[in-house]
Amino acid sequence: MQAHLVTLPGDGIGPEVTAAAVDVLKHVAAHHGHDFRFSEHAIGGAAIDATGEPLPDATREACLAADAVLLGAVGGPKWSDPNAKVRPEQGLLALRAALGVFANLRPLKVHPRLAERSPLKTERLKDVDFVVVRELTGGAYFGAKTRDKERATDECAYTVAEIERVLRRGFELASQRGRHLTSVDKANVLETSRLWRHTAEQVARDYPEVHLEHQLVDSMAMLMLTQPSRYDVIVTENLFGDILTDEAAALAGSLGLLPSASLGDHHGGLYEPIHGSAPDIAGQDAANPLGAIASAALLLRHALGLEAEAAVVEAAVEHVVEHGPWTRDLGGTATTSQVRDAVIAALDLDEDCRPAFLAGMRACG
Ligand SMILES: NC(=O)C1=CN([C@@H]2O[C@H](COP(=O)(O)OP(=O)(O)OC[C@H]3O[C@@H](n4cnc5c(N)ncnc54)[C@H](O)[C@@H]3O)[C@@H](O)[C@H]2O)C=CC1
Ligand SMILES: CC(C)CC(=O)C(=O)O
Ligand SMILES: [Mg+2]
Repeated sequence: MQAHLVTLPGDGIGPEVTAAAVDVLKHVAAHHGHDFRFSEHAIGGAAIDATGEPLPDATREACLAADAVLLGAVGGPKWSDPNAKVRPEQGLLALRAALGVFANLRPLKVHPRLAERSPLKTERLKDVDFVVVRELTGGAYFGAKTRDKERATDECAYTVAEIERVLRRGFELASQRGRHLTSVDKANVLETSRLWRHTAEQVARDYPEVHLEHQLVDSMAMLMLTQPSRYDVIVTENLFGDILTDEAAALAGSLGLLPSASLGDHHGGLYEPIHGSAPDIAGQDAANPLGAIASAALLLRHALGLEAEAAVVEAAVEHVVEHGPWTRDLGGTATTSQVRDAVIAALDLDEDCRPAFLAGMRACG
């Protein structure tokens, strides 16, 4: 298969983890007879430094024309002055809007080796296997903003159409998985959440096989840690999904492990680890690349339809989680490059040599 993939390394550890994921994709392409063409473009702080814009036109156009986009992360202290006119994060938000990727899938499974080490002993973490579907192009991140010396506002607005399309993604996923959908809102306080809840009830009529439950976001923040194996598909708005998934990363063992796929109706999608640019460890070859590599696996599956290749990459990631080497965030001493090399070595192992962990994994989108 031929594919044109745009890479957006971004800032901080973004270039380090993206390079590792690209090396894995090149290895997959070479071994499976695919012709992947990569082109790298600037976004975020790096793009501000180079052009003054966080999403230069050339980057937007290249992403729109690509079969899929692989992103590292944007942002950092250099560009975080509260009075700055342009910010790296604006570039990422504008890209998500331009690509129309309204559904951000963030799958989470807890590897037994990491469950053993977890301080969260309240439940059998090894049974945890859920996907958060986060609305990605609406809500407070995209509403009108104002600020003067005394007052600031961020409008949070949702239309029924925006809510419905992301809920449908959630219901469809739930009907392929455990047939349980948790819609998270703050309907006791927010009008947007009341509209969200009403819309969920309407959409649920088309998916009678899926059990719908509603959960308020504040109690959900607690339940996700105390009863995580109850959940199958969780659908929520942009801000709540951003916060809940970083919290969920504590279940998995590190923020550096979690991948994401941002999908819409008209583009192959945007693939990125859920973490940020981690300025505290940038430039040290210390970042965990597994979330970025697992995002590349989601790209193979969702953008290119290469299910077997995606499964091989996911199995290689699981092999490395099982046997090491581990980066510092998991309690190890390995570098980013050593973990990348271990994943590439595991790609070539016989299936029999890989852990059985993935065999029982439910579809993740
Ligand atoms: N998608 C994106 O581009 C995102 C960008 N950001 C930006 O990143 C910058 C830093 O934000 P933070 O709040 O510090 O969040 P962060 O996710 O960058 O880091 C939080 C903590 O997790 C650690 N961490 C994150 N990824 C890791 C990895 N792959 N391996 C090992 N450790 C890892 C970091 O070292 C840090 O201690 C900010 O400018 C923020 O706006 C934050 C989240 C998402
Ligand atoms: C615009 C991003 C920095 C928001 C974020 O934290 C994320 O998408 O995970
Ligand atoms: Mg986030």
